[in-house]
Amino acid sequence: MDKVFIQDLNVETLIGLYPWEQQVKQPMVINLELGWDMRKAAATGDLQYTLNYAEVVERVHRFCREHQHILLESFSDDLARILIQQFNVPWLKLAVGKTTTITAARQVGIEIERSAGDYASK
Ligand SMILES: Nc1nc2c(c(=O)[nH]1)N=C([C@H](O)[C@@H](O)CO)CN2
Repeated sequence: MDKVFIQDLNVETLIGLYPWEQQVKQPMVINLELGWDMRKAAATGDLQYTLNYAEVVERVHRFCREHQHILLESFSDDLARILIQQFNVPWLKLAVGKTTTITAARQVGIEIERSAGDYASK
């Protein structure tokens, strides 16, 4: 499958178990791979047939501004559902890393893969 990727997107959001984490936005790094059939865009040269990565980036930033989560797992599953449903993406891989939580590690985080069928009746 063809893929659009977004690497090392820097975002800030309210996330975490601890009270301080629910008061202060934390930096995170997001990596995304999004499945997309690019043949029509390639044949026509028309942006309307692409998965426009600029629009995806803007949607991710809006999600980070508008939502608060306890766990990375909840953040990731909610974001995956929104991207799959809003952009008609058949499949995605999403990795989310906290960059300041564990000082001995460059990043800690999780990675998920989801398909449109995972959210079909929700
Ligand atoms: N798998 C996870 N582990 C942890 C999470 C998480 O969201 N998913 N969160 C925390 C705390 O919020 C962390 O930021 C404090 O160190 C711990 N482990």
